[in-house]
Amino acid sequence: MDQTKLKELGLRLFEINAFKFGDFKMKVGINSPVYFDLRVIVSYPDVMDTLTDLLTEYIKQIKVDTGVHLCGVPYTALPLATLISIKAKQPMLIRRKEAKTYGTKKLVEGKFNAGDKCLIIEDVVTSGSSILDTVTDLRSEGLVITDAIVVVDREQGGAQNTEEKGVRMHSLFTLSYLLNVLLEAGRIEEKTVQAVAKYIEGAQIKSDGSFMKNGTTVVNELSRAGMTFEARADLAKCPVSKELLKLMASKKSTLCLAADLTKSEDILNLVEKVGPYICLLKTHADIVEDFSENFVKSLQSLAKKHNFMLMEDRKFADIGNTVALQYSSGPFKISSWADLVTVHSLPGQGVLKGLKSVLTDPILQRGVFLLAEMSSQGNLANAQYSAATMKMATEVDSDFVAGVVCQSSDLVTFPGLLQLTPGVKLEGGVDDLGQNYDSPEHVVKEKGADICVVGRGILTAKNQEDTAKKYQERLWAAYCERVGISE
Ligand SMILES: O=c1ccn([C@@H]2O[C@H](COP(=O)(O)O)[C@@H](O)[C@H]2O)c(=O)[nH]1
Repeated sequence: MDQTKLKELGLRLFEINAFKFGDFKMKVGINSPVYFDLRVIVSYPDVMDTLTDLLTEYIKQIKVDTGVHLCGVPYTALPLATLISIKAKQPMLIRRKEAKTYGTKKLVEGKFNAGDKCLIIEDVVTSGSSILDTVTDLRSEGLVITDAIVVVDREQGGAQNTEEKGVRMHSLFTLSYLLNVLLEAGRIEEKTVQAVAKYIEGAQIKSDGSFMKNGTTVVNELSRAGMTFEARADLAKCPVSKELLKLMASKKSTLCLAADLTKSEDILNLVEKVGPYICLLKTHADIVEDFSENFVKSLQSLAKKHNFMLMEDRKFADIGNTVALQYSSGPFKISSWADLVTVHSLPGQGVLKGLKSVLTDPILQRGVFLLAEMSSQGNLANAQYSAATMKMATEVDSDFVAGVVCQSSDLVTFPGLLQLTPGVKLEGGVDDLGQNYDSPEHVVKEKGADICVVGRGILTAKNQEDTAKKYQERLWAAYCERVGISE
């Protein structure tokens, strides 16, 4: 087996988010720090090609008796079995998930005779129950099953469970092998490997879904809200979120100032005062009456002096071509100075592609925050819209998405993504135009915010500097309490 090719494929699977770290609810009811989603590979013909090449070679190499037929476990392994069948010139069978209720009422499609041997193909194995479901149906038709080829064995008991039912499992990758590949390539840290290993050791599962060891309690140490910013920086895929997470940890600040003032001088004076307490300065360039290149330069030098990042809250929401122009051109030339921008997910993936298309200078590292929810009363972002936004944030262009603007603690599960939450005021409440506010503690501990946006809570304060300091301290204390560290 070509180990270089195997390792390259492992890295590519990580790159396309076919496997990821975070907090994922599993079929057996527990939360896992690692998740494989091989359904995405159908969108990457290069991955499909390499994977089926390697699987075909692996089948030859392990000298398993392949029998007459191949059968993929529905659904993810179906295209894999199809491609292997073509490469290996071995006929295929399809097992239906549900028997047809009309016509032939068949469970297994394809030509076969009772007594024929069939090799099972599966994508990811946890307990092995999906393989065994397929085996039961094939055996009920008289087919003989002794072996299964799988892409990834999560090492949670699948091999033992299938062996007990007379099926030997052969895996191209084990979870440990993949973790090692990522570690060697510097994509993850040793502590991530340890957190996953600890989980796997505790979460050994029988084929009926129960734990092998009685009284098992499984702890997921890679749950976003319980992790420190330093640990999360190791997992971030977007370079800007990596930097921002480190900045927040070193500066002990999760405060974003919404500088919603209309004169550049007022903004600069305010930022000079509150700069030491913020990790991010959020602007609305189109409300600044005297916006100029000099204003941008002054903002940039303040950002350098006080160590914070700049985010233009432009909320891009148009087709790719238009947002590309809005980002790079016009009076604001946002892409030349804003480390981050906000983007509505409404137009679909094209909005990210359009923004990314203007970033020709590799030195300028840029990122976006996607809006999944809003803080205003009666906003139209429902659960389906928010879930689709999260899919957009994590599936493609994940090197460009630094975080998500939202109000709920359960949306952002990937620890490398930041949750930015507006609607924060010391005293909570609602404004005359329907803006909802919660206290700093509530927003961090109940709503799961990493970065909290405060505008008028500071802008209208008598002493803006002291107030910004108060927000920074209360937000930081709430974060420390959330992750269980001392301030
Ligand atoms: O859902 C959202 C998204 C963005 N914002 C922006 O945050 C600030 C909040 O200002 P306050 O004065 O603290 O209300 C403002 O710039 C909004 O454009 C938001 O409020 N809600």
